[in-house]
Amino acid sequence: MLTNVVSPQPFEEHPDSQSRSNLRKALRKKRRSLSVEEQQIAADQLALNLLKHPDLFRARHVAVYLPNDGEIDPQVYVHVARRRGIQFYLPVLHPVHRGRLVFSPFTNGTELTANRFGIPEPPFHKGLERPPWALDAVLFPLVGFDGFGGRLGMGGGFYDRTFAFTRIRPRLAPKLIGLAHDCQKVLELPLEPWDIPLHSVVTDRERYRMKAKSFR
Ligand SMILES: Nc1nc2c(c(=O)[nH]1)N(C=O)[C@@H](CNc1ccc(C(=O)N[C@@H](CCC(=O)O)C(=O)O)cc1)CN2
Ligand SMILES: Nc1ncnc2c1ncn2[C@@H]1O[C@H](COP(=O)(O)OP(=O)(O)OP(=O)(O)O)[C@@H](O)[C@H]1O
Repeated sequence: MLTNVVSPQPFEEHPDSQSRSNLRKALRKKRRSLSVEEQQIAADQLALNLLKHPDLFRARHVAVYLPNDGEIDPQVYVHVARRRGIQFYLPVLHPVHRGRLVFSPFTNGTELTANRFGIPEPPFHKGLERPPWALDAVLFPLVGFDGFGGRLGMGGGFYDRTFAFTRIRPRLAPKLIGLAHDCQKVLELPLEPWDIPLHSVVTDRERYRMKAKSFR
């Protein structure tokens, strides 16, 4: 049973971009309203849930993000998982292909500078980045999600463009795992033609495995 107060219009065929952007605003506000203490507890719980995640048991190369705008913080998990041998990567705005991301190594010593959105990112060094298809798993920052793989991001389409190849080469696809506060779950998100569905979503409360839409 979903208890969310924020829900999109569930059965619209062609949702207008207004409803998407209103929903984005409401969900961003909700996650920003969490206190520092609530964020810390959420980060600890998230770490426990990620450490139990079967899709990450054998993963060696995993993309993550640094939290912004109230996003759930994956750094507690990163800290523990590094000791288990996982190598992490951070998204960097592609310097040439606007609207795409590259993934640069993220170690304890990585120097970070704020990108144009104010989010810290590693420098772009051609040759050092890991191609998206060579990642074992990608931890996506989510603004909202539903139980069918639907995802709402910050609205730039960065992740959708970067992982569009998974549509034509599904066997090359890393495990796509969304991270969010549990309160960011909505009943159903309108699916846009370019949306890349997630395999699972992990929150401070649950691990959700996505159901196929056709089985509803
Ligand atoms: N932590 C984190 N890192 C990430 C993302 C993310 O969602 N979260 N991204 C996921 O794509 C990429 C950056 N995409 C972003 C897209 C829009 C905004 C944003 O704040 N937009 C503002 C307007 C900012 C401006 O133009 O100055 C807004 O909508 O209010 C931020 C990041 C790469 N790194
Ligand atoms: N594969 C793609 N090629 C070209 N444009 C794309 C592609 N994927 C998404 N877009 C564009 O990106 C814009 C934003 O998409 P959307 O609102 O779904 O962003 P989002 O999923 O919230 O953001 P993000 O992927 O950065 O988390 C849309 O206008 C869409 O046209």
